Amino acid sequence: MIKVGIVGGTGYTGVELLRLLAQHPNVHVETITSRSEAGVKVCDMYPNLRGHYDTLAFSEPDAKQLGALDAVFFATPHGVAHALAGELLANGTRIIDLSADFRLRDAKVWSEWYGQAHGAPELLEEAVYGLPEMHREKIKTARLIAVPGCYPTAVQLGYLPLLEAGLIDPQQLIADCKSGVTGAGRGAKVPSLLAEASESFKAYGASGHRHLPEIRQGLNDMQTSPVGLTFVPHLTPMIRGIHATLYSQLTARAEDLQALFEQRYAHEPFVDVMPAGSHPETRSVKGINTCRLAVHRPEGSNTVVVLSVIDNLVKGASGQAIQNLNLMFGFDETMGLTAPALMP
Ligand SMILES: NC(=O)C1=CN([C@@H]2O[C@H](COP(=O)(O)OP(=O)(O)OC[C@H]3O[C@@H](n4cnc5c(N)ncnc54)[C@H](OP(=O)(O)O)[C@@H]3O)[C@@H](O)[C@H]2O)C=CC1
Ligand SMILES: CC(=O)N[C@@H](CCC(=O)OP(=O)(O)O)C(=O)O
Repeated sequence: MIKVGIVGGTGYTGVELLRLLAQHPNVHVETITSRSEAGVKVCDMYPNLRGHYDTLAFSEPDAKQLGALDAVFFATPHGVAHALAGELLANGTRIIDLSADFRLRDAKVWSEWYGQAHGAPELLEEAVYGLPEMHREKIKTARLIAVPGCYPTAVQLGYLPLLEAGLIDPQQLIADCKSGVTGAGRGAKVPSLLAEASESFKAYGASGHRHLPEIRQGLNDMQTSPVGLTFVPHLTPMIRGIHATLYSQLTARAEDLQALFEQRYAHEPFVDVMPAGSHPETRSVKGINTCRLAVHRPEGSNTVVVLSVIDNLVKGASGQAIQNLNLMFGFDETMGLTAPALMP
């Protein structure tokens, strides 16, 4: 049994970590922090957790207390993990950061997109990008994991087989993505209000979203020439879920793309390649750590269309964080992550 802490436990990814870890046989949540709710029991704030965490209460973040744990998840806004990571690592505590603090390898690029100086550039070299389908071996021995963003997870898993096989033009990639409103976090914001977000649909960040450099970095790692990517996110009136429609142009002779995807992901516990002709739905991954993919070759064109769906709070954040923890501590990779999706 390992002891873990969660910094930033009142947000949606924090409570999702608690929900999933409640079923994990090898993990005990020792500490959960919130500055605004310190002293409040987690099950009083989140009644879905009653019967699972009846005594655990939020506490102020305390580096000394966190440094006594085996691992700490950061489910905090960008910049918070920068401040605490060095001290925790020095105490031997392993870190799984759900924010973007260590996702970009270049501190200068990070500052440009996140509008602040990078707070721990000295740790970037050892940080491992926590996409197991790409970096499983490095994750096993990592001390510091940067859990990929939600859109980047859906997009990278969809393009991975095609780019690795060198079948598409890396300069002509278009990722048209939709997210549910929990992607914007639990903090009160006007665009997340029911009257603003429901019965409406809009794009945002079309001329540059902070996930663009992260996705570009990941796709560049899959092959040798620099990618040209257009990424347009949209806010859609659902609570959870990401749907990515990924366009690319075939450069090689037509292959059996269905077989390519099935072979690439044959041994991946959390990637499900759907039968030919499928159109995966976001509700089919609600609450689970699976990315469901379908690959299409539309009639009469050279275009490949990949459809990729995840739950932004699970494979897009907290579930993927636990998948990383399982790999880091030598547990079965699927531990705590095997329940089927909710339906409907
Ligand atoms: N929502 C999603 O779908 C996804 C989110 N992420 C990322 O995960 C992280 C958390 O997201 P989400 O759960 O939505 O966030 P929220 O904004 O909903 O929650 C943030 C949490 O962090 C705590 N916090 C805020 N500031 C500080 C601080 N300075 N020091 C310590 N704790 C702090 C808050 O508690 P308090 O202020 O009381 O201390 C709160 O518990 C973000 O970086 C987000 O970008 C990643 C992928 C998907
Ligand atoms: C719908 C919505 O607002 N989504 C968020 C992205 C999700 C997120 O939390 O970003 P990270 O993965 O980088 O942590 C946004 O577009 O800013």
